[in-house]
Amino acid sequence: MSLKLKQVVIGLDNRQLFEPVSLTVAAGEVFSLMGHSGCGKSTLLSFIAGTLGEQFDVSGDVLLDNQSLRPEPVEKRRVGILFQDPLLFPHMTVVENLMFAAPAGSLTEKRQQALTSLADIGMEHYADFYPRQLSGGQAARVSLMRTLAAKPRALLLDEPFSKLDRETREHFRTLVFTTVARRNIPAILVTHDEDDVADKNRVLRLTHQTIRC
Ligand SMILES: Nc1ncnc2c1ncn2[C@@H]1O[C@H](COP(=O)(O)OP(=O)(O)OP(=O)(O)O)[C@@H](O)[C@H]1O
Repeated sequence: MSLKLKQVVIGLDNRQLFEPVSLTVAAGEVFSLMGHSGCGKSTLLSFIAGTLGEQFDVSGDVLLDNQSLRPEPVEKRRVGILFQDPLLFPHMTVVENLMFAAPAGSLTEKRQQALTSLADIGMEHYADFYPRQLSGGQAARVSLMRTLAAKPRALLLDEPFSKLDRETREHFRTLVFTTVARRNIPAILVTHDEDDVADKNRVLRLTHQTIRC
């Protein structure tokens, strides 16, 4: 399973955000996307996920396993996203959050899968905690597991490490990178920090494009 962008151009208010982007991310790889604020990194991830607003003009294509995602609605793309802030429902316990994200199975199966994934991250004793009772690093780990519970075919990481302190950040980064490799799915990481880059040879620096479309 590889993720490909082919000559992607995104325009807003008659201005092109960045130079055309073409890249291929292999299964199990974390490809990094950098560039200064406002150059369109999050917008590019929204395009891949299928959540881009109608105010943007787009050309080019995004392919997963050589099939275009553009005709597919968000829910059919099965592209997972992690943001700076963990996305957990505050009124649900940790285990309920994970069960809610699972696409299929009986309640017993979903609960068992959720507990197994909590054990994978050393958090089996936190199943009945609420998100507000977790530390930042714990919430980040549960959020990763929640995203993975939906069995995504690709993962988009929009600065998921930026709000964590240094030690937690390194720990969580390692967890994300090993998880992507183990699940063998392609991942794109948006970051402002060179330390987050998984492979220094696999980075694209988006450059501002001031040309009028
Ligand atoms: N929903 C929106 N409606 C209109 N304009 C938007 C919207 N989202 C983003 N933009 C604009 O699109 C451009 C790219 O924004 P984007 O958030 O993708 O940049 P970024 O590179 O991710 O920035 P940062 O590093 O600060 O997160 C900016 O000019 C921004 O103002």
